[in-house]
Amino acid sequence: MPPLAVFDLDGTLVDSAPDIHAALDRLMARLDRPPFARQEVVRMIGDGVRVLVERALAARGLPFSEAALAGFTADYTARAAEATAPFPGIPEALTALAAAGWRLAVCTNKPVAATLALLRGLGIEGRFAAIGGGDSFPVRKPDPGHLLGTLAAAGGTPGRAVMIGDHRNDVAAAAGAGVPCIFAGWGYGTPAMAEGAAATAAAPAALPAALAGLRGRLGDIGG
Ligand SMILES: O=C(O)COP(=O)(O)O
Ligand SMILES: [Mg+2]
Repeated sequence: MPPLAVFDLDGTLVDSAPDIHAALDRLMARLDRPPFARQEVVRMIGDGVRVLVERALAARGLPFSEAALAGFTADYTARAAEATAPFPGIPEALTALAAAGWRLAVCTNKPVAATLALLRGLGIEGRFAAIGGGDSFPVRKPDPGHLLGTLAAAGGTPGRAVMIGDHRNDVAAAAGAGVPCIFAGWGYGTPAMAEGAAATAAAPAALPAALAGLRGRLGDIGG
């Protein structure tokens, strides 16, 4: 069975902040509120769409509403791949990992419909053996059940997997599942969020070597 590299999506595989930002600003425009700065939006990402919309509404003095959440989700899902692209070096890193024998999967708190729309829009959906979205399982990151469910769907096991993510939720889910985590230093997180990770990769180009370095620690994986 090949080892499995499980990737977070927002801030790890793709720079999705521009489309999340644009959709939040369209929501704010519908609610007669001013737009956000990119850094404000980046700080709101990582706990799924409900929490994202809660934070955005709260930042503008508005109470949470299911209608705002539904409106944001439909709009974002339809336009998730307009300004979003893989981080530089990600396509090459995925190709190198696959060539080195890694199977690839995605474990993201983004709802699965928007995740599939985005990955299809970018033409990279076919690279992943499984895609676990924020609503694919009863729990989501930081609950390890989200990672364990994604692992199982990809035909992997915790003893033969590595998680790569940019948020404390990724590190926590990996720790709970008994999976080593590489912190994506190019993403939306802060350096403090890397606490508990096995290593930090400064750029996607560092991933093949970082994962190769962990491979010897993974269960019964051969060369
Ligand atoms: O949807 C989010 O808030 C974050 O998504 P991620 O888990 O891919 O970083
Ligand atoms: Mg992320």
